[in-house]
Amino acid sequence: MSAAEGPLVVGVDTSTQSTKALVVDVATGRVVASGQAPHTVTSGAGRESDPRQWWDALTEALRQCGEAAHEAAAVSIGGQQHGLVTLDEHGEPVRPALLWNDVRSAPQASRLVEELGGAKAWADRTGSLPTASFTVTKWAWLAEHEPDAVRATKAVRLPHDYLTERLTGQGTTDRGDASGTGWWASATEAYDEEILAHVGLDPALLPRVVRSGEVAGTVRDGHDLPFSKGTLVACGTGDNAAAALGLGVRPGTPVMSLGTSGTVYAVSEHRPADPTGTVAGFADARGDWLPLACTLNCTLAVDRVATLLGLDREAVEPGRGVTLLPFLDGERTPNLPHSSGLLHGLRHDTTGGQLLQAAYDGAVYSLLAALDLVLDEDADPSTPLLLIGGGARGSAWQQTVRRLSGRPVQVPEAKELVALGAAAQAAGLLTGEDPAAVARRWGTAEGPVLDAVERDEETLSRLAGVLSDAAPLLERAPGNG
Ligand SMILES: Nc1ncnc2c1ncn2[C@@H]1O[C@H](COP(=O)(O)OP(=O)(O)O)[C@@H](O)[C@H]1O
Ligand SMILES: O=C(CO)[C@@H](O)[C@H](O)COP(=O)(O)O
Repeated sequence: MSAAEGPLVVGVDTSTQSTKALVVDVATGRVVASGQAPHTVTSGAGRESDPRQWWDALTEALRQCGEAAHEAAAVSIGGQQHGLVTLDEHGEPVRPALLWNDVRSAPQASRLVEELGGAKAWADRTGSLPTASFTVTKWAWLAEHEPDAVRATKAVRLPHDYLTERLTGQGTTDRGDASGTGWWASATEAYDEEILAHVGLDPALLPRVVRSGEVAGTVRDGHDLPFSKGTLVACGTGDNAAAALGLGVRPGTPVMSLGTSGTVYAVSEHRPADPTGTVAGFADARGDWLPLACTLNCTLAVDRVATLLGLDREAVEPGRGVTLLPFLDGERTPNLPHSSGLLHGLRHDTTGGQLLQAAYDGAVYSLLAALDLVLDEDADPSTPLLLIGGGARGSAWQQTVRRLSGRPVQVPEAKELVALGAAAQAAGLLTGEDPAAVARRWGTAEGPVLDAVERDEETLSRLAGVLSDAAPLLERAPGNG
């Protein structure tokens, strides 16, 4: 491997299933070294992870990067959004983090919407209608179910904040990830003291929101990571905002990410405020906005269906008539937190491959239903949809998105767009460039374009029909007559 041309930076993606680290050459965008280590997430009623595992995974991922990580001049961390990390006076977790896909706080979400002025008021104020994914609903759930944990909490952080703070010793966050809490007002770009007071959270427990381009801190002494003391640390951001940076997208280009979560989003200069709650009005990591729709059931749900059928994930077969809504974890888009998977249209001649294809269709449908809503009205429909995340590597995912969207689909060759976005943010600290411009200079979005095919309207309307007809079933938990 040839020597780097420019300084090196480290970009990290601490996502739901694993932490990935890249060492990147600032001059060329070449990935000089990489590492990855898994996390565990609880199953059953909730979805929780021990934040200390994220730190251990970061240590391991950086160890795999070898010598190159030692040379990094700056580092930045992107991470799964929304997770509630509660720390005691020593900075130790009071309890495991409640993750974005934990739906136990659905009753608190509905209650908060009602108590604070209704859907439109929330959208106008915070840009979003809080669902069970939002941090504010998790805090309200904790206050109700574990008041001792709330009393012991001396700092509240998001997943990427937790790791950044362990690097720098300072409690910081950024506008992108703050916008997914439900207690950050997008209208004023500040913490919303009324919402915080309503849920009994002291603003002093929250991190400082660092501006884009500002240094969050420097690496402190006394840990086992391969960074030198004084290495610059950027503010980091939520994983979707980081991927938007990593692709260098401009308004009008839609992105679909297929990972543990499915997301569809675009950068916009207009502050979103969707009172239906389909689109979350997130901020991006620069100074624009990131209207986004997110599903809870994506690659893991489809892989689970493949496993149940005893099929490889690519063993799909075309077929009409069978519909599978893969809501194995409940769902967020549409907002059906208590729902479960639903199968309709099964016949004697339905094959396993057709059932598997139906699972892909069901997972992609909800994301595509939100596609036009995240794009500005004047967006050009012939602009390719950028397909990223682990699922984007799979042919069945690519072909399903292509058929159900009717759009050209571009699959960037770069694999870890979240970590690359974090690396671009770290690079921006060194060069003074806009991180999105850094990513464009690196050519991170480049990759083959699959031409548009005719949109499969029949499948789309069948899915819409089943979703609507099955509404009463999907609104309640299985077995809860
Ligand atoms: N070649 C592939 N084809 C289809 N799916 C894949 C492939 N490789 C990985 N995946 C899926 O990608 C998922 C991980 O994606 P990733 O974006 O890394 O997730 P996250 O960031 O949520 O942890 C896994 O659940 C796996 O099902
Ligand atoms: O909740 C959201 C977005 O609002 C999710 O997209 C999380 O940010 C988790 O991301 P992955 O682990 O699937 O990348």
